[in-house]
Amino acid sequence: MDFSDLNARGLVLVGCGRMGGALLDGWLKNGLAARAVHVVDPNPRAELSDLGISVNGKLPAAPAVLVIAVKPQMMADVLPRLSVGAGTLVISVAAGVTLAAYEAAFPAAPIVRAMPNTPAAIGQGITAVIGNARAGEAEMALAEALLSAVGRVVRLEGEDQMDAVTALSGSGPAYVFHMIEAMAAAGEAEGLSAALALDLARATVAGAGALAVHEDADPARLREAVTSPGGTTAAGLKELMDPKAGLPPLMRRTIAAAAARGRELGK
Ligand SMILES: NC(=O)C1=CN([C@@H]2O[C@H](COP(=O)(O)OP(=O)(O)OC[C@H]3O[C@@H](n4cnc5c(N)ncnc54)[C@H](OP(=O)(O)O)[C@@H]3O)[C@@H](O)[C@H]2O)C=CC1
Ligand SMILES: O=C(O)[C@@H]1CCC=N1
Repeated sequence: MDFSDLNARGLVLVGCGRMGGALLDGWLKNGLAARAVHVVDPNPRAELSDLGISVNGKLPAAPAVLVIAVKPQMMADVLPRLSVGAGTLVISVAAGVTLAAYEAAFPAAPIVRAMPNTPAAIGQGITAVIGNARAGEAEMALAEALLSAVGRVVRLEGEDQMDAVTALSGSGPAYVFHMIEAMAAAGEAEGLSAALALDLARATVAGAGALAVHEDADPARLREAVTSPGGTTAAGLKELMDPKAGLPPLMRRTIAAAAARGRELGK
């Protein structure tokens, strides 16, 4: 992406923790100038100032972009302290908090709600975006270009999809990391050392994920290609795919609980 307008007018990042920090790392790697970045965070990473980023300093009156990456619970404290006009694109990555809440704080501004995920830290995130009425094609394109620096971007049809997206792809990396933990623990229970079990589980999830993207095939077909009739995989999948006690109902409950929490955070 061409960062020249951002480098001239500035980007303000409020909240530079795990998600804000991952996004910032991606943007800096892709051409955002450190001198154009203004971070607001009570406990900023030490290296931000060393890079030449302004930390908790005076903010530009009309930055090109204001990115909000604080926890939803902090929003009531944070939003009243910020002020931008029609010329600044506001992008928030917070779960749950609605466009209407940002519109109350920034009535003139174009606003985009975005839901990234932490693989953004290595350029492999996926981010869903939805804009308010003031976010026209130019602002949506700017948000998409910025977020494309850290992975793929999909545009949603309506804000009502955002809690489900958050529950699936925003929180999803944690489910996959837990699957690695659970596979490793099960391998250990079958007699493998902890180190070997973790190595095998991690490489298997990474390889299967890469194959799923590379082949772009129906994942059911990839599963079937592993499953020899009467073999070991079929025996394992009989447990995992059990419609009552297996992964499908468990994943249904998992994503429903996360989406319900998103809806609560938005109230
Ligand atoms: N982590 C994830 O995988 C994802 C997170 N998100 C969203 O990103 C947002 C941030 O989450 P995450 O990065 O995980 O959380 P973190 O706690 O890692 O980051 C939030 C940062 O905001 C700082 N902060 C606290 N109060 C203020 C304030 N008043 N002004 C400025 N900064 C402040 C925190 O500092 P301190 O730690 O000192 O309180 C922290 O550095 C959330 O809204 C979450 O919903 C979205 C997608 C994925
Ligand atoms: O757990 C959370 O609330 C945030 C949103 C998606 C991922 N982390």
